[in-house]
Amino acid sequence: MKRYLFTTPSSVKGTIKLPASKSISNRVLIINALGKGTYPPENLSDCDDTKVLIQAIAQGKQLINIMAAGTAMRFLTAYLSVIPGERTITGTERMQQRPIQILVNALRALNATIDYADTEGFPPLHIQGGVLEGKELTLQGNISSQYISALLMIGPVLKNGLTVRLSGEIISRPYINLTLHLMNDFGAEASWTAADTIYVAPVPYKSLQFTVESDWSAASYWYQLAALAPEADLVLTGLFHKSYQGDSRGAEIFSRLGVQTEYIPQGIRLRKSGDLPSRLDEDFIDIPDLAQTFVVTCALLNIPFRFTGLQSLKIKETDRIAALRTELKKLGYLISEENDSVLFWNGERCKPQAIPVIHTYEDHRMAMAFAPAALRFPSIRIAEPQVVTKSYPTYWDHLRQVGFGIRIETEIKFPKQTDSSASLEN
Ligand SMILES: O=C(O)C1=C[C@@H](OP(=O)(O)O)[C@@H](O)[C@H](O)C1
Ligand SMILES: C=C(OP(=O)(O)O)C(=O)O
Repeated sequence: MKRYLFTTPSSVKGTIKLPASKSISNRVLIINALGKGTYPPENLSDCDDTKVLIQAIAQGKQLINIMAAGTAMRFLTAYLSVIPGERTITGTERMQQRPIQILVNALRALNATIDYADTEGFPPLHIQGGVLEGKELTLQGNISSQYISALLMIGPVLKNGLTVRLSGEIISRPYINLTLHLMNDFGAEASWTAADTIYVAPVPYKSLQFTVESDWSAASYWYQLAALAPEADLVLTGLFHKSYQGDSRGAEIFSRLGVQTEYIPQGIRLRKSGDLPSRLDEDFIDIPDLAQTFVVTCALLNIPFRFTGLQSLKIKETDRIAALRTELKKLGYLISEENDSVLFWNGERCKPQAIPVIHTYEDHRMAMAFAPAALRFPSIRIAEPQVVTKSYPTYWDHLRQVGFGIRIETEIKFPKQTDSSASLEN
């Protein structure tokens, strides 16, 4: 097992060229492919989840391995249903445990031919693509918005357009709105017609020169570093105030945790204000990808919290609710869970481990949300740090850039907590 340990700077300063938004990259790729766009999108993310989608679309192979990319899996399932040809799409072991039945049922209701290759309700899928006509559909909005975005994006190529009615609570709504914004930018006509209903007209996509903005979810780890470091002055490039990305709301929440955002021509500048609240209560139903950032930040700042709207966390890269509780316990924080959808902490502590090894569970956000903890826990190790390539391949390089030293440690056989061989990487 590979793991990283760190030396940390007393002040986090520098200009960081964030990765491009993976959510925007993956939508623009699908829209462009459906619209037979003449301009290649610019500044696409170079993360794994975007690379696999680029390959899948460009290579048109019969067997597609989408690895761990949830959006790519869901978006391609809808896309391949309207592209002639027979294909099988699979992914990592975890991907084969992430549900897809709601999307498959909706596509089948549009007459798509999709079969489960292994377990009913889960990838891998056999898809026979063809011409679909489109009609009115009802599907659950409370499991993953990615099913809805996937369907919406094929709406413009369906002969009769598409009406999607959502039942139950609508989770991750900003991601649905991101899809609609981008579709409309590319010439489609798609909008909410009621609080629970979206209509997509059978109006084709147009080609558009498009540059992908930076990733607000990735920005959250820099806010976290600013919040935890004694001093900070960071410029994050390529972010805008009026972003389509729902995770831009992180800026406002961090302003309550003592990190202020200034919008400047090249992006944003983060500085510390020093004021901290006595507790933080927040609903994450719209911003699930920021949950790990705020859970770790609040615990380490000793700010009790109650975070609701976390019901989608169990079916992401790992069960993030369980992973957060297990790993924060190693640092001495006892986080509680309620109804699979709430995490709260009233300050309960236990003895921290002397050498906490944080497991990342093939989840990039576990690695990125726990690495800043090195500022408060110098002995912390992050296991399998390469997981960050899912969304932010240069994360570790960027930490080095602001003064973190990173050593690689390779665990030897039958280790005790202290048995390790360390080599200096930087
Ligand atoms: O559409 C998207 O780009 C995403 C939607 C969200 O998923 P859910 O809708 O499953 O919550 C989010 O967690 C994921 O990282 C990206
Ligand atoms: C949940 C995520 O990704 P996906 O669902 O696309 O695998 C994420 O990036 O946090």
